[in-house]
Formats: sequence, structure tokens, C-alpha cells
Amino acid sequence: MQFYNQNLHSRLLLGTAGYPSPDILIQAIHASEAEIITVSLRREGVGGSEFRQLIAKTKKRFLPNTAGCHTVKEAVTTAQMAREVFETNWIKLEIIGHADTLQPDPFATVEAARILSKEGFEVFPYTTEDLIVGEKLLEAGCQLLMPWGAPIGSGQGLRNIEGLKTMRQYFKNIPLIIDAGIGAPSQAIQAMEIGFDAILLNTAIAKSKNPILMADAFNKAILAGRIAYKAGLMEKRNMAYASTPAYGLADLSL
Ligand SMILES: CC(=O)[C@@H](O)[C@H](O)COP(=O)(O)O
Repeated sequence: MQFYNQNLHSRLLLGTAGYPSPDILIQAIHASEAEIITVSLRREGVGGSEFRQLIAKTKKRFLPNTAGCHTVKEAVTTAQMAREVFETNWIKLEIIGHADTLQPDPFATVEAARILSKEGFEVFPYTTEDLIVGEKLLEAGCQLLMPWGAPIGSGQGLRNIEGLKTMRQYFKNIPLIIDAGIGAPSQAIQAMEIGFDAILLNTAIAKSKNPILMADAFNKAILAGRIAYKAGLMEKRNMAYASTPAYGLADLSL
């Protein structure tokens, strides 16, 4: 799998917020086997460079994010600062449009994606399953899309699975990463089974009773879902279809 020409093995992208302790976060990162770790620039502000250095020791790849931004200007400035601090052109573009749902603002996201792409950023845009917004983000320079499963931190899983399936069909050759709302490994499997390329998640691991174990569970679930997708799921039927053939049944009419 490749994102912006980078070869990757793990299909799990991990968030770093809300863990019980830095030590548990680091152990969870290792247990997840994630190669991409998303970090907020605001977090860098709170913990100084210590937090960045802690994550840097894991030798994972940083994906700075613009979490908490509400306008194009805020997001672009945050991305520019993140590029300096984390020394990467990668940016997870998150512009929130609604305080309760934390739904992305599609208009601002497209505008910011265009500006950032022109400045040489490789943008990972947090979006919805809307196809037209997806098209506009690609036109703006994004090479992948990150639709939400459900509102951030809600743990509701794939709230609009039919819309996400349509999106998968429509953007056949574009990497699609489910970002946000995944609450359980079973929901991650479901996303992978329908052909999504990867999953970005944070809360389900950070807020579980044992983040290290849960990171391991998600790692294995995402792998299982991907294998199932490649194996090809059986088609659903409305009626029963005997799995054992009738051939060879005892003939009791004699
Ligand atoms: C960490 C991060 O980038 C979040 O904004 C992301 O969207 C994850 O969402 P969940 O916490 O719902 O997994």
C-alpha cells in the first residue's frame, strides 16, 4: 500500500490523544504496529518538544494534524507551523464545521487543501462520504481521502455504510482511509471488508480499559478485515440455501 508514494505495511494510523500516560501511549503504539502516528500541533504546544521526542523514539512516521481548527486561515497557518516542527510535508487536514458533531467543513477543507497542495503539502483530508466533496478535494491536489465513519470520539462505527460503499465504488483507485468514529475492532473489520484501505483511530484505543491490549486487537482486526476483503465475501441471500448437498441422503421410501 502506498500513500503519497510511501510504501506502508500497516493499515492502521494511530492518534495520540487522551491516553492514561505517555508510557501506555508508547506501548500501545508498539502493540498497534502502526507506522503512521498522528499528532496535534497544539499538543506540541502543551507538552513542549518532550512529547514529540517521545514519539520520535518509536521511529514511526509523523502525520501532524490541524485538529481544533475552524477556519481556512487557522488550518493553513497550523499546517505551516507543523511542517517546521515535525519536518514533514504530510498534513492531516481537519477543519471542523460544527461544534456538536465535529463534522468537517467541506468548503473550508477544499479551499485549504488547494492552498496547502500548492505549497507542496501532501494533504490527508478529513471529509465525509460526499462524492462531490471528494472530487473537489482530488481536484485541489489531494491523492487520498479520509471519510468519517461517525463523529469523532463517538465510537458509533460506520453510520452510513451504504454511502461509504458507494464512495469505495466511485473512487476505485484512490486510497480511502476511514477517519474517526470507530469504536470497536468489529467495526474496523467491517470497514476493511468493504474495501477501505486503512483506518485512522484514536479514542477507541486511548479510552479502552487496556489501551495496549486494544491496540493489539485493532491491529489484528484490520489485518483480518483486509484478508477477508481480498478473499471476497460470499453474497447475501434472502432465502436459505442448504450448505450440505442432498446427494447421499438415505432413501427411506424402500
Ligand atoms: C486523532 C485524530 O486525528 C482524531 O481527530 C481522529 O479523527 C480520530 O477519531 P476517533 O477518536 O473517533 O478515532
